[in-house]
Amino acid sequence: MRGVSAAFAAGQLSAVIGPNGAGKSTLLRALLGLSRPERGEVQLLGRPLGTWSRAERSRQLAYLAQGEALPGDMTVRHVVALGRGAGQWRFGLLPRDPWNEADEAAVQGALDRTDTARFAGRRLAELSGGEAQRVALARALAAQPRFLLLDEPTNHLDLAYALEVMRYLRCEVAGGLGVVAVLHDLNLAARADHLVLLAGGQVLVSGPPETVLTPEHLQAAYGVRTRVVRDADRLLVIPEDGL
Ligand SMILES: Nc1ncnc2c1ncn2[C@@H]1O[C@H](COP(=O)(O)OP(=O)(O)OP(=O)(O)O)[C@@H](O)[C@H]1O
Repeated sequence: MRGVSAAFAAGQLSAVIGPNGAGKSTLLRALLGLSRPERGEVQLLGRPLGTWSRAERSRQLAYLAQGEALPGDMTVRHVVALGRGAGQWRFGLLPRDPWNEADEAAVQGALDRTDTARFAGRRLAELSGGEAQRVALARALAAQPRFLLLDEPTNHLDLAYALEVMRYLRCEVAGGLGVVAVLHDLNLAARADHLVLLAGGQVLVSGPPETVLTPEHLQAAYGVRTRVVRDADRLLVIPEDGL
């Protein structure tokens, strides 16, 4: 990636879009501090990311990776509770000890807001892909981060589940969370507040959907002719591919 400049605000739903290999996941990883840029700097709340301790950083930033494998033999409630342990579950550790009422409330809140409470006692392996994705979202929300970064959260989800995930994210954004989601579906991305269109490791354009989703920009990024139409209050991207 070269010369990338982008800003993401709390209380906003931002989407990073662009063709395969454009650098979307790389940007997300840099924002999370999982990879360090050779040049330039990532700042979190005006402070260089490198000056935040790991623990401080993980209280601010939660990450939902692409196709993350969650432990299938655990119950949904347990998996969500691990969200309070700042990622320790990866190493097979139990959630943070001592467990307190604030932890319990955060877990219950995340279960309720993702509509996963009703199967909280089931094992993850017994869920559909869409349900499991909602549990993954609940685990990230249980950490009560300021920003949630998601890599293709609607991948493999059917239309209803994809819209549902977007609806949950919308609710969290209304509550002040900053969401940065890598999305491939441009018609879902059209529902974001802010878009960053990457191509070839650079920001082609960023701004509100009306500014970014134009046939010219999409042709330049994807090499595909499109028609962009307004339907009620949202934009629709229609590929003009002759199929
Ligand atoms: N660890 C790495 N080392 C070297 N090159 C990498 C590494 N990870 C990714 N790349 C390369 O960087 C480019 C951007 O990859 P990235 O995964 O960020 O793209 P993306 O936009 O998320 O793509 P996709 O939509 O296919 O997931 C690609 O050309 C990829 O091959």
